[in-house]
Amino acid sequence: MKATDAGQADTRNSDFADGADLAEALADRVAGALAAAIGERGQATLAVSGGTTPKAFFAALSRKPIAWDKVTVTLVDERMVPPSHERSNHRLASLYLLQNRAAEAGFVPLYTSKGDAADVARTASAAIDAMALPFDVVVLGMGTDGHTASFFPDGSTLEDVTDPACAQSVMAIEAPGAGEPRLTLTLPRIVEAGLLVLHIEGEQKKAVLAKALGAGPEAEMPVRAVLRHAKTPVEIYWAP
Ligand SMILES: O=C1O[C@H](COP(=O)(O)O)[C@@H](O)[C@H](O)[C@H]1O
Repeated sequence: MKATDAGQADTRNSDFADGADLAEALADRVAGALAAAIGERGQATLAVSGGTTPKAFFAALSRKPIAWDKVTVTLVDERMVPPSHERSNHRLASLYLLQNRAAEAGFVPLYTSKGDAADVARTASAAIDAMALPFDVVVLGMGTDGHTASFFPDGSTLEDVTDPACAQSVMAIEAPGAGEPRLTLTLPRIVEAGLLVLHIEGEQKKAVLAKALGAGPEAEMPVRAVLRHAKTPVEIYWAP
């Protein structure tokens, strides 16, 4: 689908009967891309989202037979909370993805405990910059408010984090809909990924995405920044 009226969002849509089918298909797609990267360069990088949607996908991916010891995993975004916190995306990845065969993978957290959010973001940015970039795979989610990663409407640093020329790989952001202060990969790190996936489930999110693919300001629905600036077609995985 090519949405030429709204900034050239180029997408490839895969719809599934249910979340279990989606999880297996997406795990196959991501594992294939990681294996290809390992074949080409001897290593692979993966950035994953948090929230409630990715659990089944994480579990399926964790069982895929690839050389996980050559894969480094990080997060698309994180809350300013320690990994023991129930809302930590690090915790989610540890419980559901870094298990089974994927327990061999390396992991680069965004949250560390020293300093304020801006300090932590600078530390995370340096850690991301030390990874083999661009990411081979980035898997995004999306909220019903049109946020993706931690690009929230009315976010304190939304203009900076969605700047295609943003110099930092990770920035701090606060927003009314975000709960805790957040850390997020910035737009350049996301849109340069070799494989860029948007994983959404439910009719409500389908309708939100349809709106986001139409004309309108990126600040109103920040997922538009990704859809409009992606360097490769955004692969949209959806199930009811
Ligand atoms: O806050 C977040 O929300 C989005 C969507 O989460 P979901 O619970 O609706 O699946 C997620 O992609 C992001 O990583 C997370 O921090």
